[in-house]
Amino acid sequence: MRAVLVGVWGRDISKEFSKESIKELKGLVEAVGGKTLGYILQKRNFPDQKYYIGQGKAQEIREIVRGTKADTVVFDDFLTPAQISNLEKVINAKVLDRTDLVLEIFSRRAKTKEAKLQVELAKLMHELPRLHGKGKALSRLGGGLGTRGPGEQETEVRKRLIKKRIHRIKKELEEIKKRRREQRKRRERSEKGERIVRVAIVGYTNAGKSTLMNALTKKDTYVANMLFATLDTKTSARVIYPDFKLLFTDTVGFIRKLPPELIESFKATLEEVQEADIILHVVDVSDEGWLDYVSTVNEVLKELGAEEKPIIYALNKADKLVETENEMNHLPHPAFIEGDAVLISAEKRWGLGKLLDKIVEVAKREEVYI
Ligand SMILES: Nc1nc2c(ncn2[C@@H]2O[C@H](COP(=O)(O)OP(=O)(O)OP(=O)(O)O)[C@@H](O)[C@H]2O)c(=O)[nH]1
Ligand SMILES: [Mg+2]
Repeated sequence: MRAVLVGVWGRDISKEFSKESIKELKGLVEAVGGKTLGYILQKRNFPDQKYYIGQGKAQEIREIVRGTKADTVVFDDFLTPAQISNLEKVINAKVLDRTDLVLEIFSRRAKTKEAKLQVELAKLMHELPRLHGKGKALSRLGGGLGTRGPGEQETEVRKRLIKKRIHRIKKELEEIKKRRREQRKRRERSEKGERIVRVAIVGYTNAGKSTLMNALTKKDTYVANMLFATLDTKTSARVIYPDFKLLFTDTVGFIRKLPPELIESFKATLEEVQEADIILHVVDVSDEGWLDYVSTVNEVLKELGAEEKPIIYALNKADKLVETENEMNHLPHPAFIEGDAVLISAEKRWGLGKLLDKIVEVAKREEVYI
């Protein structure tokens, strides 16, 4: 994929924010093995119904596509099926939106049966409202583009098949969920005599959640410098004090403008977040946009109904800001973070003792243990 990216700013979105978002979109393009040739930002207070951007701008993009030999134009937002199809006509290249990319990444990364089912469900939910007689919505990244859409009758058949499949997947997921719940109960019951604190590690994608999980529990969860390396939640344990046991869970990363279908699908996986006693929110403080990431993650936590739980911020990758652990310890507490926060470097294993102390302190203070 040779892509040109398009973003919009104006009204509620600052130019800086929009640029940050485009930078991330570039990461998403790379995650599906594509290359970004350049990007275009347009100032617009409201999206155009027909083209999302202005029609003049769309024609300009067509020239850029021709000049750079791009084959794809990626919009940094959700587009309607009509907008996509109108844009493709004007621009004369494949048009994708953020949802298409994220769904594609998820479907490539899903490893376990559950994750695979969840991604399939999200894809089908995404596809269903987009099926029209003349639609060409199927596997938009799969090369089948430009082919003529199915007829009215085929569409109806396809719709019925999708609904049936959705029903089936939901049932299967429900069974997996039930089994997991029972396993969890058994696991927790066997920990008699100790107070257990369930800690869910959450955060923006690539923040270092799995690295921290490994550092804390000496397990080896997959770590990689790419978006959405982890798609399955895994629990691991570590004993801290004789009468305290911390159970850590690694989770799938969050991202801004997460397709709603995915939130829906991954809610089940994120059930561990809903059941956690403490949320450990990992933040990459070496990234300029980290405060925006924090609010994005907190919004998703709200979606999951977990915003009332005690949150501890693990301000990670401090090794990119200072040279030594000692220097890190002399950094001021970031005033804009209200509440419990600890500076760490998961990779260098700095500050992990303090972080564990903090978890126990919060658990005692909030009396959140079983
Ligand atoms: N310099 C530095 N790099 C880190 C640190 N922690 C993690 N990383 C790097 O950040 C990248 C992402 O780490 P992961 O642990 O996979 O991040 P994650 O939050 O689990 O990411 P997803 O599963 O993709 O959401 C990897 O390249 C890590 O090596 C740290 O403390 N310092
Ligand atoms: Mg991970």
